[in-house]
Amino acid sequence: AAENACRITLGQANQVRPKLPLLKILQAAGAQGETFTLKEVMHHLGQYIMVKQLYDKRQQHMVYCGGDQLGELLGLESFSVKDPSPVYEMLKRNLTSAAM
Ligand SMILES: C[C@@H](c1ccc(Cl)cc1)n1cnc(-c2ccccc2)c1-c1c(C(=O)NCCN2CCN(C3CCCCC3)CC2)[nH]c2cc(Cl)ccc12
Repeated sequence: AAENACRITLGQANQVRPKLPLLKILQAAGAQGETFTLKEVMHHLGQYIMVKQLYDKRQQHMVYCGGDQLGELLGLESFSVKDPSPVYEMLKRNLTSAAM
């Protein structure tokens, strides 16, 4: 019925489509498909940092991404997970809405 159609539409509304360089990073972390929710993008990026051991073992909030594709996308050598703003800036540049 109409409310189901509405729910399906809303379900699709919050999907985003990563541009190719970001999609490759998400896929390296095990992501399947080409559209994700923002929460899924963040989860896969976290997994990527873990799998590639980009975080400092002693100061675990520090991510050293210089020399990695992630650093290329962020335009940074390192960042702290305590300041997400550079990551959100990068996502603005590398995500398009999948709803269109
Ligand atoms: C709050 C959240 C966050 C999420 C987004 C942002 Cl822009 C900042 C911060 N967060 C807090 N620490 C981390 C983190 C730290 C080191 C290594 C990996 C992840 C994360 C990140 C997650 C995540 O999905 N986090 C789930 C729980 N994390 C706790 C930390 N855990 C590890 C910490 C290092 C030692 C092993 C456990 C992994 C699961 N996704 C991210 C993606 C990026 Cl681009 C950057 C950081 C994260």
